[in-house]
Amino acid sequence: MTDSRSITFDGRALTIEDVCAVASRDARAELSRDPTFLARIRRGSDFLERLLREDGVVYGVTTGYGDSCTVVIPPEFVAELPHHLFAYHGVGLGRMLDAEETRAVLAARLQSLAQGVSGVSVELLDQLAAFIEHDVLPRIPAEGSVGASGDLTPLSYVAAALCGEREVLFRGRVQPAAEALAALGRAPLRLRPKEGLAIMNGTAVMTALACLAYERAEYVSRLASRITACNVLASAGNAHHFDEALFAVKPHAGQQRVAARIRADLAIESDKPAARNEQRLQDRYSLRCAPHVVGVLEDALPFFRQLIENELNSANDNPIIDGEREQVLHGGHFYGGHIAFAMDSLKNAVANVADLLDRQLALLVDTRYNHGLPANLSGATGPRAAINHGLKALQISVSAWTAEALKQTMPASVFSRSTECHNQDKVSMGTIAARDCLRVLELTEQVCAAMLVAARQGVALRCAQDDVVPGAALQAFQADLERRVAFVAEDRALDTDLIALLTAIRAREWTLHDHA
Ligand SMILES: N[C@@H](Cc1ccc(O)cc1)C(=O)O
Repeated sequence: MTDSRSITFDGRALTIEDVCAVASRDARAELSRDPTFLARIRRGSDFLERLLREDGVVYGVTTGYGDSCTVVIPPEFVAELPHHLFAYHGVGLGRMLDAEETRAVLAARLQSLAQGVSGVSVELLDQLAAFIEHDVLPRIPAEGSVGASGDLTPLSYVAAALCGEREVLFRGRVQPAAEALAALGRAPLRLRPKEGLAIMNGTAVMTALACLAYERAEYVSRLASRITACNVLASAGNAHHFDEALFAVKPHAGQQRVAARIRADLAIESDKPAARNEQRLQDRYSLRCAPHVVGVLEDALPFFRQLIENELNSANDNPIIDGEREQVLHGGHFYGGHIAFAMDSLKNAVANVADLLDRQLALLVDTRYNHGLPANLSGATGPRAAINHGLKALQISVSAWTAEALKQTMPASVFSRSTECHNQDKVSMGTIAARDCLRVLELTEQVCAAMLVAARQGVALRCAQDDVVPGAALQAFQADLERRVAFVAEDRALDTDLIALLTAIRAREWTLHDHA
């Protein structure tokens, strides 16, 4: 833990940043001990128990699951049923979620159950909270959820681990969940009648991944604005494409914000008329329309935040157990359509930013478009220039990463298909969309890392060549980049630099613009 921030799970709304802080262990998670909160949780599970004693029919409690809801479960088997739910859903494949993702999943599930309408016991919430507190991380395979009976299959690994089954990552070692629980002196959970469904029949995996994706996308948006400013400077572009008066007449707030960031970086003062570059009236679109491309992402983010946080702060399982009004409400709140849409759209907006940057780099390395900089931004001079190829391969790699990012933008949600004997005849595919989105972000961050190498090189070359003095923000940024990456005077492998920059991007090491 890097600070002592603590996030309380008491049914009140959490933010994306709260989930991300728990995921990165920058904050600890605490289950509220407030008596009103605990009483509310107990009312739900007490009501459910009373209902069972009085012989009520509750889906998934006294019936089989899904399409099998017409199967009546004899009372002597009711207690075993939830364990069957996670047992037969142990069919996940693909990569394992990483530690950060897994913590985010646990937090998202705890937050949903803490709404107090899932009919679970305080003991279950305690066990989940203990997993977060002690960093007991169920091994969760990423694939196998259609995202509309919730994330049944991946969440079965959470349910199983809480009960001391399957595997967890604990204290740096993959081990049986039972061993980790024993080490902590905690008993495995014995699920009560509705608790299997409560853990598994919800959207926690896609919502968790969406929170992580959102935070990364927000940073990419700021970084892309900064990189654009560097490229305008390096290619002696026309800084007045970002003029305040120009953007005042197109009132997309996010687009205006991006233009303002680029303007600030280029130290353009609105009251001063264009002083530079009248010889070239208009730059190519990848520079001139950068606010219009990054602005789409910037303008869409608040909407995505709303969708993601509403899902995060929702009861998203089935059935809903209203202990106050003593009602069982059968519905479909496990349907992750909002997250699916947010992630399908976010990956599109982010991939467009990768594409924009790829085009900027294509201009910057090309002597036909870079206004006097050396070919491939090579720093070699004299006869040795002949054998030096500078950033040629880096630019090719950016093309490859961009193409791969763009390829991932096919919406997942449109691939809904009827499954589970047509009970689930329309599904969200939100988890696939969220995984795609994370992959697009990974590739776009790689593009950004490469762009930083190019910016560092391009700005240095321009400043040396034309006696340009960057404004304060870019000067400081350039100085920082120069400390991280040596000038490419002779050809060399750049992979180590790229990895270091990628790590810095993921850690959001640069405070960019109006970012807190
Ligand atoms: N999500 C389904 C329940 C379900 C659970 C497990 C399954 O294997 C299938 C369906 C419902 O509430 O209707």
